[in-house]
This record gives sequence, structure tokens and C-alpha cells, in this order.
Amino acid sequence: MNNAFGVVIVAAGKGTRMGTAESKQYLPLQGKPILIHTLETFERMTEASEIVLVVGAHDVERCRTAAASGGLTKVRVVAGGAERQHSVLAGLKALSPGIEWVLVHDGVRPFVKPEHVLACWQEAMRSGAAVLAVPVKDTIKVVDDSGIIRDTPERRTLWAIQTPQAFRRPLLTEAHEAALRDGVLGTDDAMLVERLGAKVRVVEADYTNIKITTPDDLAWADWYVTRGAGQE
Ligand SMILES: Nc1ccn([C@@H]2O[C@H](COP(=O)(O)OP(=O)(O)OP(=O)(O)O)[C@@H](O)[C@H]2O)c(=O)n1
Ligand SMILES: C[C@](O)(CO)[C@H](O)COP(=O)(O)O
Repeated sequence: MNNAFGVVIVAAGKGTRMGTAESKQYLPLQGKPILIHTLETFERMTEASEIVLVVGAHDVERCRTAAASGGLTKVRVVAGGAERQHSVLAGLKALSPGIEWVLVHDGVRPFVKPEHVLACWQEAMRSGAAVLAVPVKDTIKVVDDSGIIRDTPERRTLWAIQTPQAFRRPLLTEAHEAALRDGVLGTDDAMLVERLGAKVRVVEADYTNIKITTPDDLAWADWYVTRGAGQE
């Protein structure tokens, strides 16, 4: 089916780096949990035919209730795993059999723009796999354990990778099952697909599609939504 995609939103993390008692995906942003902002973006997109929301096992019931009361009719909620990768695989398994294209997105990236989601999916349909990304602005160094710089990679080759990450569904499932079998843990989905030798293309997005990770990200997110920029 080339006129629609399925979405896996991963939100089963503990938010250790945020350091709050409540996991960061449930913290309020302009009166609404961060995760609800993210879900609403995909719920509104006609091209997104279903959304599998992956949360911690103890959060499944409250998220089902929140999705139903918030009118999120495309959302189905399942339990995730210990690592992000395990949560993605749980989400993939829960997608309907007919879904051919899948977009994996972090629940804590609430500012992704629909036009970038579509651009990512369209590039994946052209080439098989695509991820949103932005060119790195700083000079990046490789530093060893004693704090000595060992290398300065050429900056024009460096991109900061975001989500969504879009794949033909069987390719992503194969990549995740192979990683599980081989005991490999990746920090994103593209890494696992790259391991199979498949090409993944980057699609340039914008710097506002941040992953809310630490308290300074939350302060920026509050400022961004307050000035209305998250809603355009
Ligand atoms: N076992 C896990 C770990 C992470 N995630 C999700 O993956 C996304 C990106 O992960 P990250 O920002 O690292 O979230 P946490 O793991 O919650 O944060 P931390 O590493 O600080 O604990 C988040 O939406 C998070 O909820 C998940 O679904 N399942
Ligand atoms: C998938 C990701 O958001 C791409 O930037 C990122 O790699 C997740 O990493 P984390 O270790 O879960 O923060």
C-alpha cells in the first residue's frame, strides 16, 4: 500500500537524563503531555493509517485511556522493552499485516513538522530507507578515554540524526531480528539496517525537531511552544 504508512511511536523510556520522577514523555508542555503533542501530529496526517504507541508495561492502561479521551482514534497502545530497540521491535510486531511502510518516531520529539515526515516517507519509497537529519554545526572531535583528541572528522560528512526514520517494513523487521539474534544494540534504527548492507538516505529537516532529553531541552521546548512556533 503506497498511499499510507504505519507509525511506531516509542515512549517506553525512563528519562534518566531528565532526572524527573515522572518520565519525560508525560511532562506537560503548554498544559499537555509532550507525548500527546507528538501523537496529535501523526493523528492529523491522513497518510498515517495507524499508530502503534509503545510505552512501559505499567503505563499501558493510562495511555489507552488518554488516547481514547483525547480522540486519538488511530492509536493502539502496547508494552515496550528494556532498550529503545526492543520497544521498536514490539511496535513493529503490533502493526497490522497489510502495512508496507513504517515510520519510527521518538515520543519525545514533539516538534517534527508534517512536511518533513512526508519528505522522509517519500524518500524511503524512492530508495527503501530514509531518516531525517540536520548538518552538524560544531566541529566534532573523536576523544580518547584520557581526554586526548584523536581525530577531527571532516564536518561536511557529519549529520545529526533525528526521527522519524522510514523503512519498507520487511527490511526493518529483518534488521531488528538480526540485531537481536547477534546481540547488537544500536542507538537508532538506521544503524541496524546499515548492518544488513542496505542504503539509508538522509533527508534534511530542521534544528527544531529536538529530542527532549535533558532539563535544558525542556526549557527550550517551553519557550518554543509559548511563542507559538511549535504550532505552525
Ligand atoms: N526502553 C526504551 C528506551 C527508550 N524508549 C524511547 O525512545 C525514545 C528516545 O530515547 P531517549 O531520549 O534516550 O529516552 P529515555 O531512554 O527515556 O532517556 P534516558 O536515556 O535519559 O533514560 C524516547 O521516546 C523513549 O521513551 C523506549 O521506547 N523504550
Ligand atoms: C533515534 C535517535 O533519536 C536518533 O537521534 C537517537 O539515536 C536516540 O538515542 P538515545 O540513546 O535513545 O537518546
